[in-house]
Amino acid sequence: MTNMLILLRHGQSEWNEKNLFTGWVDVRLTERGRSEAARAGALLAESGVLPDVLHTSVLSRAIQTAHLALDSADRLWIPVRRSWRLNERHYGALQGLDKAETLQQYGEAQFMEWRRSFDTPPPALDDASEWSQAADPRYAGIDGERPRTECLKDVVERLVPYWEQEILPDLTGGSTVLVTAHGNSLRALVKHLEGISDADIAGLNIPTGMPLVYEVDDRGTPSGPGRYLDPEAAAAGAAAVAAQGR
Ligand SMILES: O=C(O)[C@H](O)COP(=O)(O)O
Repeated sequence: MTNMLILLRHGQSEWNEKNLFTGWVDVRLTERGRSEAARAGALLAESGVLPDVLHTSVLSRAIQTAHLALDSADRLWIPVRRSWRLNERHYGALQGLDKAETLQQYGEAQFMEWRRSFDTPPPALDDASEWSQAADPRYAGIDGERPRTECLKDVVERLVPYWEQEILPDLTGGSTVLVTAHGNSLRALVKHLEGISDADIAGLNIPTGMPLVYEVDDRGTPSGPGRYLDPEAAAAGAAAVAAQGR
């Protein structure tokens, strides 16, 4: 049996607009982000890919995106699961920094190593920083696992168990699953789904607000690469993400 999986990065956030490293900082959508999310839902409705269950991160921008998309698709009523395991990569001490200034200060090689290498995390964020989540009640139950920085490898390691234990059973149970998450948590999931190498994943950028659809078999293997419902807009959006900081 084939099962439908939809991956959706949140719409433009306030810090995407300001060009700041965000990670686990809980910023909201901009007006443009809200319309991207609503359009994503309209695309789902037009294509007849209607979610039966939603999995989101615990960050507001992904939750807002899901709500707006499901509203346009008239599916606000579906069951919802939320997990920190779908959160954006924790960007460590880069959280709150301007991407262009960081590029200028540290140079292209270091900037890209932090943004796109598979296994080099940025320096850890101090718990006393204003951008730390140390006192955030939503992470109270995961203290041993709450990161202070993460590379993409760390994200794969915390996300794949959630994929296997929580998302896959919904899919194989016959539900069309919508996952609303983030640029790097979705890069981690796409890497796992498509078997992309540690080196090649550096070249993959996920645009904001663009539904990416997979047909997945009962073992969780996709029938082919993901398909954007609006490929042209998705390519332009991915190019804009790749160019951030420049
Ligand atoms: O956390 C962030 O800053 C963005 O959501 C993703 O940023 P990146 O494309 O620079 O990794």
